[in-house]
Amino acid sequence: MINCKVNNNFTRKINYVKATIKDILFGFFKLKQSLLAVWIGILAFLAASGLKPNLYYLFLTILSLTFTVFGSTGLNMVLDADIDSLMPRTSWRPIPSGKLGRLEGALLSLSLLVAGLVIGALVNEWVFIAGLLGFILFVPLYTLFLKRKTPWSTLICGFAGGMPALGGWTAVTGSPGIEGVLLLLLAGFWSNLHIWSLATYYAEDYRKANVPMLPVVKGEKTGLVGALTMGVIVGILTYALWAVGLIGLIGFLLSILPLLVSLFYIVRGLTTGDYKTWSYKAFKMASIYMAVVFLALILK
Ligand code: HEM
Ligand SMILES: CC(C)=CCC/C(C)=C/CC/C(C)=C/COP(=O)(O)OP(=O)(O)O
Repeated sequence: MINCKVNNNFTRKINYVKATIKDILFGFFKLKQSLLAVWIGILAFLAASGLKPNLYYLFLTILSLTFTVFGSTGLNMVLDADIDSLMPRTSWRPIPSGKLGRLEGALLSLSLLVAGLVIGALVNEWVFIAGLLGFILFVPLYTLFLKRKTPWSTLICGFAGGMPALGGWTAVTGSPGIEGVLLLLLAGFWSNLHIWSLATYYAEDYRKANVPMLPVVKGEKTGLVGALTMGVIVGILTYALWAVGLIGLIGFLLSILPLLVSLFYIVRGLTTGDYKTWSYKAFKMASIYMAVVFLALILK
């Protein structure tokens, strides 16, 4: 009987620890978002090395990107806990739900960030600069300042999302060049297609938390028009990747397809007035585009 109780307590504790780790990975470090950011950095590295990577530097670059992105994301969570506690989409996250303290979260994230930047500097100065710029755009500029003030916050800070690509590329080449800049621009403009379609879907949430995202301040229709504009720019940049030879014809066709579908969904939203349904579909399709276009870099 006593044995049974001890076993039950043990199982309950193990399950609690498992759930907490899962919440920290998905809710504090935004695993899906962070892994996509690291993924595009890895693919940029592989493409720049012509698929003949120096494994030691690849390993260091992956560590640097992972730690820098996770550390910056964690600091964003620490600073945004008040906003997150007001939105149904985010109130379950570890800090608002009380599973992780702000101080613990801050110390863990800061350690990761510093480790990521130091490892980046071991690769070369550009990996360090890309990581540092990613952090500055994401945490002090976006999270602390612009996110609460202006609907245009994501226009500048979306470029944080391009920094892992720049880091991965320059880890091999030692300087950005036209290709590195194109990858940075692509991810930067894509971030706005991504967030303006998502924020149109979650407009009610953002309204509750008083976050001035574009669809909240200017209305859902403008949110989708903004996403459409960004999507067209992303299309032009995808063509530019093909024109400079970064991707081949097959890669161009494979990646332009999900982008066109995403834009079609946005147009459907605008013409039917059912912004919510179509903006979410557009958001999902835009994520597929992002994963595929970077895969296309190594498909040549
Ligand atoms: C201005 C920049 C960005 C903003 C404001 C933004 C915002 C968001 C938000 C609010 C979510 C929903 C999170 C949730 O599930 O609660 C999200 C999800 C996501 N983000 Fe971003 N993001 C940005 C840039 C990026 C970048 C640069 C990447 C990757 C390269 C990225 C990849 C993702 C992925 C993969 C998801 C999960 C999608 C899903 O659940 O299907 N985001 N983003
Ligand atoms: C090198 C480096 C540090 C790169 C960063 C790459 C990256 C993942 C950028 C995302 C930037 C961003 C503004 C996310 C949204 O936060 P949010 O607070 O609007 O999202 P939320 O509402 O879900 O909390």
